Amino acid sequence: MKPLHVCITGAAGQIGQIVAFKVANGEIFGKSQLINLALLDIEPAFPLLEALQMELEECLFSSLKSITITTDLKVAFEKCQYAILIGAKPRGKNMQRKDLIEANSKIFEEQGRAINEYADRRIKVLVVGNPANTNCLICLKNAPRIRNSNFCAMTRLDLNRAKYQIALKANRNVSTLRNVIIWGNHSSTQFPDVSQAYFINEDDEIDNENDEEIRVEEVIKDKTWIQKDFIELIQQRGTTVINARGLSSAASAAQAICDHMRDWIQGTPSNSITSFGVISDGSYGIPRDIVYSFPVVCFNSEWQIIKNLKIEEFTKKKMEESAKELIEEKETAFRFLNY
Ligand SMILES: NC(=O)C1=CN([C@@H]2O[C@H](COP(=O)(O)OP(=O)(O)OC[C@H]3O[C@@H](n4cnc5c(N)ncnc54)[C@H](O)[C@@H]3O)[C@@H](O)[C@H]2O)C=CC1
Ligand SMILES: O=C([O-])CC(=O)C(=O)O
Repeated sequence: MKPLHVCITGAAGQIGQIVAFKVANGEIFGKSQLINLALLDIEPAFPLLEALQMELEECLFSSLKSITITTDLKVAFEKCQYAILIGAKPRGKNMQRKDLIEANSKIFEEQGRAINEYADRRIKVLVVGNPANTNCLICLKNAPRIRNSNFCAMTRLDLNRAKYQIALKANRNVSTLRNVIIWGNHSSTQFPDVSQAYFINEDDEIDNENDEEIRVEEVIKDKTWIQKDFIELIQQRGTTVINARGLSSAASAAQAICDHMRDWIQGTPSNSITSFGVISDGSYGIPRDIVYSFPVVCFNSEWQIIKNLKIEEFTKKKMEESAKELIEEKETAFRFLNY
C-alpha cells in the first residue's frame, strides 16, 4: 500500500500537537495505512517541532512511515494529499473570532497559493484556524487548480458540543442521537438546529433500516431551552472554554478534526448526517461564494449537501443572520488583502 502524504500546519501549537499523535496512530486513515507526515510551523516554534518529532518517533506507531518538520511551504505541501490547516493565531479573552482576520488571512492566502503550486491536485484540505470559514474561502480562492469542493472549514466541534448538550438534557446516550445540524459560520451567529434530529432506540445502536426513531423535540419539550438557552450555549462554548482556561479548546478540537476527516474519507455512517463548512452552491437561499456550514453526507470521499429539508421561519432567520456575517467577514478580508 502506498503511503499517504499528510500535512499538519501549526503542528507545534496546542491543537496541532495532539492531532499529530492521532493521525500517526491511525485515527483518521486507519492503522494499516502508511503515512508520510509533514509538520509545518514558523521559525520560533522549530524547537517544538523537533521535540514533537522525537516523541512521535518514540511512540513506535506502525503506520508512521516518515516525519518531515519544516518551516517551508514547498516542503510541507509537496505532493500533499491531505492538509489540516491549524497554524494561525488563536483569539484571547474579549475577542471575537472575526477579530483575527487581519492577523490570519495572509497565512491562508500564502498557504492556498502553495497548495495550488505543490500539492496533489486531488488534495483534501480542512481549515481549522480562525475565522475558519473565511480563511477557508481565502485558501480556496488562491488555489484555482484544486476543486472548491476539496476545501472545508471545521464546524464539527460545534456539532459535537451540540450533540453532547442535547443528549445530556434528554438524559439519553449521545451515540443514539442523529442529525443535529450546524448552519452557518463557526462564530457566535452559528445556528445549532435540532429540528431534524432524533434519537434511535438504545438497543438499536447499530444502524439499520428498522431503527425506531423519536424526534428530539418530542423528548425535550422545553421549547425555550431549545430556541434560546441551548443555542446560546453552543454559540458561546468557545468563549466559555477560553474564559475557564485562558486558552481555547484543544483536545476537543483535535478530536473534532479526526471526526470530520474520518467522515469525509471513510463516509458518514448510514442514516447519519454531519455538518461541514463548504462553498455555498445557493442551497437554502444562502448566497454563493461564502463558506457556510451545511448538513452533508459523505460517500466515496466526497461530501454532498442534504437538500430539501423543510426549513421553518425561525430557522430561516437564523441561517440568514449567519450568512450576513460571513459576507461582512469576506468583505473585510478581501479589502485587507486588496482583492
Ligand atoms: N474551527 C474550530 O473549531 C477551532 C479553531 N481553532 C483555531 O485554531 C487555531 C490554532 O489554535 P491553537 O492550536 O490553540 O493555537 P496555538 O497558538 O497553540 O498554535 C498555533 C500554532 O500555529 C503556528 N503558526 C502561526 N502562524 C503560522 C504560519 N504562518 N504557518 C504555520 N504555522 C503557524 C504557531 O507558531 C503555533 O505553533 C486558532 O486560530 C484557533 O482559533 C481552535 C479551536 C477550534
Ligand atoms: O473559540 C475559539 O476561539 C476557538 C474555537 O474556535 C472554538 O473553541 O470553537
